[in-house]
Amino acid sequence: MARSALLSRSWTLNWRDYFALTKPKVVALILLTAVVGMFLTDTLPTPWRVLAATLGIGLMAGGAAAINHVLDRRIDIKMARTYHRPVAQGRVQGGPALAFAFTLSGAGLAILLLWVNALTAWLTLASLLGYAVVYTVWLKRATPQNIVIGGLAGAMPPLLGWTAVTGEFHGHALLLVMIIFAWTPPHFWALAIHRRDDYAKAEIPMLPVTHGIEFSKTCVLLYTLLLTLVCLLPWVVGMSGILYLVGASLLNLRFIQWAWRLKFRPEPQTALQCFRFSISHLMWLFVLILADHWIDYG
Ligand code: HEM
Ligand SMILES: CC(C)=CCC/C(C)=C/CC/C(C)=C/COP(=O)(O)OP(=O)(O)O
Repeated sequence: MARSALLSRSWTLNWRDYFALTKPKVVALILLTAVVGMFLTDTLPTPWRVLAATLGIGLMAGGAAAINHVLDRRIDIKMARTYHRPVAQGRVQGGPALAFAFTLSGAGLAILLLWVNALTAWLTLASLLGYAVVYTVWLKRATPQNIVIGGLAGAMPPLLGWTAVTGEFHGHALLLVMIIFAWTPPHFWALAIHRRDDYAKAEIPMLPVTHGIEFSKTCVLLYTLLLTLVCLLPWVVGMSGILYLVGASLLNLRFIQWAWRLKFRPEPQTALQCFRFSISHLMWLFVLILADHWIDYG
């Protein structure tokens, strides 16, 4: 009895560890942006296509995150924020973690190839390799522009959603990619400012380590201004209407306010609050662009 209780407890713990490898909250937001991409096209997707594409992209994004856990285990153990991670701690060994990652990624690729389309499958694989290999293995350790360049992989999901439904590229989908691309630097650098000493200890050349906190705060502020301009484009090209314009502008004003506060009136928690706001910002922005699209068609 005691042994079976112990076994079931260790399985529960292990299950949680494997789930954590997929960075579920990040993948959840990635999937939201992908699903919005699916519904912004002129074609109403079938429920089956939405399900298959979401599952395929989600499995591959989760697989990419698990590969990142394995490749970064020596960095993760040095940083307070990531110290507790399953592979860094040895609760999940590298081999099984990689097997898990390849199983998820392989299943995701197969689903996209079989039930969605080849364009989406290969673009998703390119995003996976962009994050798990190009960013994690090379850029992250090589240059303070790591997350700017690597951010392209994380910015792809709305395009993946779009191609999943239409099978082709469209300028509107590329605008959505540009929004996430411009959002990533303030999203990440706000956190990196808060965790600067962690990154310095792990010898990762993040911007606040290589160029200092003040310069990084200026970059956060400038990128929020750039993001504001990029967010206007869907309205400028007639893709979105007034609801989007007003809502996006309010969200961006709030983001600029956080970035301004971070630069000119910082308190100990301002960088972390700015980072947290970035996540709500992107989530509401995509909800808004979808709501605006539906109202337009209503
Ligand atoms: C290269 C691009 C990116 C970098 C370097 C980056 C970096 C980070 C880091 C370091 C964290 C903290 C994770 C933790 O505390 O465990 C984080 C959290 C988060 N990121 Fe990003 N991110 C990127 C792109 C994205 C994208 C594209 C999305 C979604 C569309 C996203 C959504 C999130 C969310 C939802 C969280 C909160 C996770 C949680 O609370 O557990 N990130 N990001
Ligand atoms: C297939 C597909 C759409 C792939 C998407 C790729 C993906 C999961 C992007 C998320 C980006 C992310 C969480 C970066 C964290 O940086 P980090 O790894 O340096 O952060 P850490 O220190 O928290 O590990």
